[in-house]
Amino acid sequence: MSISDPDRIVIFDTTLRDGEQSPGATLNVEEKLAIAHQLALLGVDVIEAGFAIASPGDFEAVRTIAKQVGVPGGSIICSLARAIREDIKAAAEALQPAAHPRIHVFLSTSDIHLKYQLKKSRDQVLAIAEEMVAYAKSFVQDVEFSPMDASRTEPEFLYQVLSKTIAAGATTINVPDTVGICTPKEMEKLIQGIRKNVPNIEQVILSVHTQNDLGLATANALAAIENGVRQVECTINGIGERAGNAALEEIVMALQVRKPYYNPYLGRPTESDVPLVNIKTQEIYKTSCLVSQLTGITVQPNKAIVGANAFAHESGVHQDGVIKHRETYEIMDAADIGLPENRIVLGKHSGRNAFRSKLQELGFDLNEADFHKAFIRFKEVADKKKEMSDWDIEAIVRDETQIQVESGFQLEHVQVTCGDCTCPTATITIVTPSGEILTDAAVGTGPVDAVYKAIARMVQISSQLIEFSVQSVTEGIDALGTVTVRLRHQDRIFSGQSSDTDIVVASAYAYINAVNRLYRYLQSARGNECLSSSSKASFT
Ligand SMILES: CC(=O)SCCNC(=O)CCNC(=O)[C@H](O)C(C)(C)COP(=O)(O)OP(=O)(O)OC[C@H]1O[C@@H](n2cnc3c(N)ncnc32)[C@H](O)[C@@H]1OP(=O)(O)O
Ligand SMILES: CC(C)C(=O)C(=O)O
Ligand SMILES: [Mg+2]
Repeated sequence: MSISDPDRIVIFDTTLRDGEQSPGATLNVEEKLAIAHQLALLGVDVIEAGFAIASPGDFEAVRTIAKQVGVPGGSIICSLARAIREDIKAAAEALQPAAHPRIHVFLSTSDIHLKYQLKKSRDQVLAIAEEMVAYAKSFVQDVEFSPMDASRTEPEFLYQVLSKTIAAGATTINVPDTVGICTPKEMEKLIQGIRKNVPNIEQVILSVHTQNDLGLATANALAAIENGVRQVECTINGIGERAGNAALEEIVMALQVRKPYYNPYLGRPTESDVPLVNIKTQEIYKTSCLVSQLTGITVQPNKAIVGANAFAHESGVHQDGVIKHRETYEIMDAADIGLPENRIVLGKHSGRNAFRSKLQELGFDLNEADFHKAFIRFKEVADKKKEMSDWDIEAIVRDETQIQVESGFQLEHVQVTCGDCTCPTATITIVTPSGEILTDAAVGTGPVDAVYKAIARMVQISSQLIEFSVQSVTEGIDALGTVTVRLRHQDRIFSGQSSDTDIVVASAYAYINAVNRLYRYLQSARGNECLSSSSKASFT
């Protein structure tokens, strides 16, 4: 498809120009070149590589991209220029190596800009616009003109400027909603007004450039398409001046997902299969990551299409639906934007079906009783943790399905006080094998030591703590910690393990597990009577 084909939408990417105007996003020549190569792979029609007059670095970036990315048959390479001869000359020079160069001349047309910024009359602006478009045309065939702040420009004056700049040689007329003030209905009116009142408008490609100050940039770009616009200006991840620009990925995926809806606006039958854009959507995610990494502007998790949560499902009802049939809650396939797969995020809102499916994926084959125990525990832990990783799940399953001592001590409550100006104290309640409820408190060198002293005093089984270790099995501050305890009794070793987000609690359970193994051994070795008379607590 050629760019002059009115049957499709031209994607003009301005990540390297308007996108770079995001505070703090400055890119060097190598970084811009890397992004430009990726944009070419993505298949954008026009790469606005920079603003050549802005700095020697930007001049160099435009020139390098023109040379290395602007190959015959490849993307058009564009530079921005004010309606000033020096700007246009610099743009032309920088673009000189490009096979398909475009100069993008802009000049404000709204009264507020004319009065306060340019300090020029409408007649002066009209004359400058015409003259500078003609000047740009003396360097390149492909000239784009933007009446800056078009959406706040008096319509009759806007029509006049556009008519004159087309006559002067502009090949694309871009209508900027520079301050992002338009609503989609107003955008519709603006475009319809231009198409009706600019007599030569059909000679050029009509374009929009929508800023996102009210969060309406994508909606406005799509409204413009519905009204005959055939080029949209956008950026990867929606970055750009102030609140940014329309996001390329949102426009492209809206056109793809809602193709039957948009087809008639491009004069095609609803069911037409011909692509509406030239974009290889499978490159979207990779491009988004590269831009985020090089500009340092992170993508918000709930960002449409490329946010970390865009293909993640957290709640049980949704997870159940997606597991049964993906399209119950997904309007596009993660693979379409280059993501390997969607994500089922296990958390407090997950249900049994999602949990079972995760266990199968992790290779666990639990019987119903173990599954039930593991699920109950999963919910308890999920209440404390934001997200449950595979490691969390594995730790829970190991913990809940380990061979439990049937008769033994049960831990009821663990409470500790500690800090830099208090003596670490633990208050513990346990239930003994005979059903007696005991509570005791102890102080120790730290909270775990205090917990172990209190438990040892109540269980009254002599043993020596020979190993205590804590391992963070998952990542992050809310990670699950697994505590392993080994106790020596005479010449035998008894171990216990437990995992929890609270390592003091995990320590208490791990200790009780080890004690119960020892208790069961003593029970079978000596019989119950012998056990109760001979055991005496000793804790090291
Ligand atoms: C909506 C947009 O995104 S527009 C693009 C904005 N992008 C940028 O500005 C990024 C790069 N900019 C720059 O590096 C600098 O601003 C430069 C090199 C372009 C100009 O720098 P300076 O010459 O120091 O001018 P400065 O930025 O202070 O002021 C802008 C001048 O350009 C004039 N101007 C603004 N837009 C235009 C235009 N489209 N055509 C002609 N003149 C313009 C202003 O009236 C002002 O002129 P004045 O100095 O006579 O008052
Ligand atoms: C240069 C123009 C197109 C621009 O970025 C704007 O008006 O927002
Ligand atoms: Mg802009």
